[in-house]
Amino acid sequence: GEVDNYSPVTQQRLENPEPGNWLLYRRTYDGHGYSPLNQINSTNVKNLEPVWTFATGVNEGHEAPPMVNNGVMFVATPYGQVIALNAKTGDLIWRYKHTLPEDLFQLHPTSRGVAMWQDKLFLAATDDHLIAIDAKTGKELWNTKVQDYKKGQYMTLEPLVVNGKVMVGGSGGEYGVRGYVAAYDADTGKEIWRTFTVPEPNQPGGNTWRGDDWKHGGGSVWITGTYDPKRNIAYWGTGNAAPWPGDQHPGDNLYTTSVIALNPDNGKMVGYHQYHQNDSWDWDEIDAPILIHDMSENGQTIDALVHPARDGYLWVLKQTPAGIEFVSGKPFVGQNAFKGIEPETGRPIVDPEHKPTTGKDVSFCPSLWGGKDWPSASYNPETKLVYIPANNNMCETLKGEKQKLVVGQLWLGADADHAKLIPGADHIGELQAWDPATSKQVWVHKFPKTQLFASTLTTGGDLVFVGGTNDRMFHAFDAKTGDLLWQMKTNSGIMGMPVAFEVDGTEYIAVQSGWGVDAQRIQDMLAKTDWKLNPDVPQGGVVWVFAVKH
Ligand SMILES: O=C(O)c1cc(C(=O)O)c2c(n1)C(=O)C(=O)c1cc(C(=O)O)[nH]c1-2
Ligand SMILES: [Ca+2]
Repeated sequence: GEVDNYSPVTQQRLENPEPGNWLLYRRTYDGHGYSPLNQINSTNVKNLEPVWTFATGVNEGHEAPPMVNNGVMFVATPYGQVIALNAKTGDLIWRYKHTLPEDLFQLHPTSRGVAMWQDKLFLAATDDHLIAIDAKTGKELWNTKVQDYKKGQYMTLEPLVVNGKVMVGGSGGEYGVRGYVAAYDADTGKEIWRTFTVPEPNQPGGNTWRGDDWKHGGGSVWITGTYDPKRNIAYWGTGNAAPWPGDQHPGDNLYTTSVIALNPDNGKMVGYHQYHQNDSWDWDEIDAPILIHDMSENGQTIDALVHPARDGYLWVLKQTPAGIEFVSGKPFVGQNAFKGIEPETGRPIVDPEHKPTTGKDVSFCPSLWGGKDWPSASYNPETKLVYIPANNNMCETLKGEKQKLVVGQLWLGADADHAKLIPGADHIGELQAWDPATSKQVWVHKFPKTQLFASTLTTGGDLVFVGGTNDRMFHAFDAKTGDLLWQMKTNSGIMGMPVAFEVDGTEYIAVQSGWGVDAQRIQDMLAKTDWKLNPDVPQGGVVWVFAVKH
């Protein structure tokens, strides 16, 4: 089929999206994951019911937000598939399938969504091709090879579009790639610029690497950046240093495990902050900071960058004319790798007892999945709280070992991971609400015997939505109190990003249910603990759309 009367996505619409639409990864450039819609609210959410469902036909981790543009929904699934649906009825309009090469091994078989610009969609596929699709017909318009998948390069993120430039980053931190962000012309697919996250020896930051380590130092980029139109700055988070144990790549290793500020016109770096140096824990800090423009710090209004990190700290930074400055950092889960942080710079003071190294077993908390992995937190400008999908009580033992780098093969520099529960732990997953202005936790909901591995949505109806648990539930919480107001079991576990949208005056909530990737890897680990969980969380993707019955 074909979309009638498609509404082109302009820069003006991306900067000021209509309340009823979801045009960007986190709906707005500031990364809030917030919808102002309030028809579904804390009073009536108990009456939330499924309106329609749609089976995607594939397994593995369905992590993408259903994107919605004036009644048309676009869903990306694992294995290079994009589906266009009538957002009100669930009727299929068209289906696009990218053919993946047969010899492609997918360490993270997922897609975090399609980006939109004018009448095109953009898919960053796991074989490292960036593909433009006609939003009306589902026809492929151009297809650009970004990197060579045979070299361990792949893409999983939703691209970020600013003024007709389609920005992507590459995965491969576990293959010893050199990370980058690159921009493509939305019309032609031609590359405009590419900025590596790891500098060459003669570039700024190059002296934080030993010898040739920078050539395979990691710092991959695999979650959509945020963007500040006022400053014309895109903020990107960067991944782990490679291989995992820090003694195998001595130095601070800029700009791994950092936020970098790029000018989207030319890719020039205009600022950065490294959350932790010489990463040794696989603590990718790829989740881009949430931008809060009216936060108060000691009586002054600051442009805050808030990042609940994989290293287990809630970092608050600020944008100044000079670049990015540290404001505060506070652990939100049990964390034993940092003894504290330097108050001026925010530099963690690392405890060598809990820093993986070559040749010996080293334990550390949180586990390598971190206090919060890639699933995004959200920020509600009404409650002024940040909602963090956290994992607590889970630690790790790693033993570093020298491994020869073979291009295109896994290169961890360590034996397989052995995550463990803290003795006596009754839960891991925690939905936490934090006031970023005071760095205080306001409420926490603990989920017994499960991880929490999915992004949050918060709405003007005073609600927080999240899946992420191994019991297949989709949950709604009171954004102010943390009370669980509604939940429903779906077909599979939910790793998907929930969204809110409106068609013909009715508000809907949509999410993909489809378990896989690292939510499943944690489940396999939990099955071997005293909890003796069933490792088999059913797979198979389904798009769910809910509304309140009137
Ligand atoms: O270093 C990297 O390039 C890279 C990429 C990805 C990815 O692209 O999904 C993940 C990770 N690392 C990673 O460390 C990780 O825990 C992880 C979990 C998931 C997932 O989809 O659940 N992807 C990734
Ligand atoms: Ca990684």
